[in-house]
Amino acid sequence: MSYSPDPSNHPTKSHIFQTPQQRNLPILSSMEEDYNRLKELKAFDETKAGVQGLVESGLTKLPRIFLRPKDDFDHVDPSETTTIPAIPVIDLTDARACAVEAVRDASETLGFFRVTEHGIPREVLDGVLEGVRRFHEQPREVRAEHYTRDPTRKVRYLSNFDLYQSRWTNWRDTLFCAMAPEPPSADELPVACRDILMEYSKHVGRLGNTLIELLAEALGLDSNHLIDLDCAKGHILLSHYYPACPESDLTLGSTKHTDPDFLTVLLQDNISALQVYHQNRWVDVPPIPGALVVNIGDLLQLISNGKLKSVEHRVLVNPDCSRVSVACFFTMHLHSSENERLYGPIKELLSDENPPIYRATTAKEYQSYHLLKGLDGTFALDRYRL
Ligand SMILES: O=C(O)CCC(=O)C(=O)O
Ligand SMILES: [Fe+2]
Repeated sequence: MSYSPDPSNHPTKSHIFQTPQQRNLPILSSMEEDYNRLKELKAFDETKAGVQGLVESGLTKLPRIFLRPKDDFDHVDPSETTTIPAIPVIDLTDARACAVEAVRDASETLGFFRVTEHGIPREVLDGVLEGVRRFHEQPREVRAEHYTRDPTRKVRYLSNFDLYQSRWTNWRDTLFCAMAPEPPSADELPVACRDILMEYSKHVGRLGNTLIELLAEALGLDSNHLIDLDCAKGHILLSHYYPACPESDLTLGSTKHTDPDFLTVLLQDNISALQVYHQNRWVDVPPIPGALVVNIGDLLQLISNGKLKSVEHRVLVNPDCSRVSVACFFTMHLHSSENERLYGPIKELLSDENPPIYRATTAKEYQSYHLLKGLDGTFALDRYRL
């Protein structure tokens, strides 16, 4: 099925902040508007070819579903005098005490850091990025075989997990693979990247354990404490593809959000597009060849009783080139049988001066809520505040 957005729906760039009256468009009731949007979303979804499918069909203007509404633009005050911090780089072969301190500093403030000397060979990192690109750039009918929104499936290719909930659509397609603790069978994984995803999963799983141990020590706990809570037991690989975007200033690759997991390890190619929100500023996270980006997820913020910070981030798109990234979410698959464990603030971290600020939840409940809510710019963890 081909997708042809209604060109009359497409405002020119200078028009996006205008009302329908100013734009000379028929004034629709909100129900009619919603209906048209739903129709366009369905037509897009049914192509099973993602945003890349639109680009392949030669699209030069953004369909209306991708337009970022005016009220989504963040207030960033250019006159602010705070210096923009660089995202720290931590060498994991440094002395343990130095690494723990650096991890603590970064996790309590920016919520993001980068790691080098992490033990994953460069050929594996390059191989994953190539494999993921191969998947997203192969003939559309081959990748369409994997396209599904069935949340029980361990492997699924789709564009925008929250396509039907969000106010606007991100310029991004994703191959979702729940790899641990129960990996999918080899034939569920797409041929284009099967072997390399399985190999990367083993390496990144080990790195996740190391990082979770460092974070436990950073919290002043025994190094096994978070491992024993199964924080690094499960992981999901989200292999993203951000096609080159003809009108890159009218949309985003990802709306600002925090991650609904314990921890994320992100492999990005050489295009700088990821930004972290810090003190009313967007801070770039430029790629360093061979390094990985690490960020604290909502569930670690919850169990550390707010000490470790899950910080908002977003992804820009590029007019000239596509970008590939692979986010490894340390958490259980929503439909894993091991997803019922209750997580609340860790008792050893609490005191009279530091009472619990969050109520306990299961990873399953938290992820279901995140899935339902979608990337709407609000902080899911606020719902769990006491
Ligand atoms: O692609 C990126 O740089 C970030 C992806 C991300 O934030 C996510 O998967 O949650
Ligand atoms: Fe994220």
